[in-house]
Amino acid sequence: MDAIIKHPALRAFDPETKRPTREEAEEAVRTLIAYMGDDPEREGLVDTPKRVVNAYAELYGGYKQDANAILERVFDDVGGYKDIVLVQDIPFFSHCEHHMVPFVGKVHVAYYPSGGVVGLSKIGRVVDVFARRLQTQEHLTESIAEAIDKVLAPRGLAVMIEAEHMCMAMRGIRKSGVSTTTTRFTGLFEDPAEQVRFITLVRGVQR
Ligand SMILES: Nc1nc2c(ncn2[C@@H]2O[C@H](COP(=O)(O)OP(=O)(O)OP(=O)(O)O)[C@@H](O)[C@H]2O)c(=O)[nH]1
Ligand SMILES: [Zn+2]
Repeated sequence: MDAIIKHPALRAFDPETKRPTREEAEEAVRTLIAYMGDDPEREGLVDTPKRVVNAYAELYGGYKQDANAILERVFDDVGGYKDIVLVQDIPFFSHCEHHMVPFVGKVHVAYYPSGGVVGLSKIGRVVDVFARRLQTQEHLTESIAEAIDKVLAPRGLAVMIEAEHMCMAMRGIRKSGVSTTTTRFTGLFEDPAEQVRFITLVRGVQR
């Protein structure tokens, strides 16, 4: 089994010693199926615990990934380019930590390089590292911003997430089509005029 990278939010929890076995995880799925009122031994469900645990390995694969390692390759020769780099409409799928139900949407990231730039695909990879964990949209926004800020130290960074939470659409309040927006601005983007520029670029192309 791959090692789990300890998430700062886990604090006292040691993911390796506290981690149940795969058999225990499959048994937990069988328990939930029975709790819901279905028969975990019937033909259609007998392999479901195995599939669910496999799916979880993918959906929560971010616990085994390190954002710093993804971002460490910086390209310094950008021909003196110093203006905004905007990577927008990065799709993501995450699960809220309250209900373990999906929230889905798009991330927009912009930065003013201080020197080098990162490969464009790496921004999308960093989004997935954090999206594939349990957390809130606010925490996801902060985690993405913190990782990019730390490695790239840009003159300014903007992270914006627009998402729909299935825990509000499929259950509870049952309001679908509700969009939640979160933002994190650092450095040059603390200037409201820069925030307007960022949002104009994002919205201008989108709508
Ligand atoms: N701030 C924030 N809230 C979230 C996020 N995802 C889900 N929630 C909210 O978390 C709250 C949990 O509220 P609780 O009262 O503890 O749980 P609940 O009884 O299931 O709440 P309802 O969803 O209102 O039925 C709900 O209001 C959700 O809409 C998120 O990413 N950020
Ligand atoms: Zn939720």
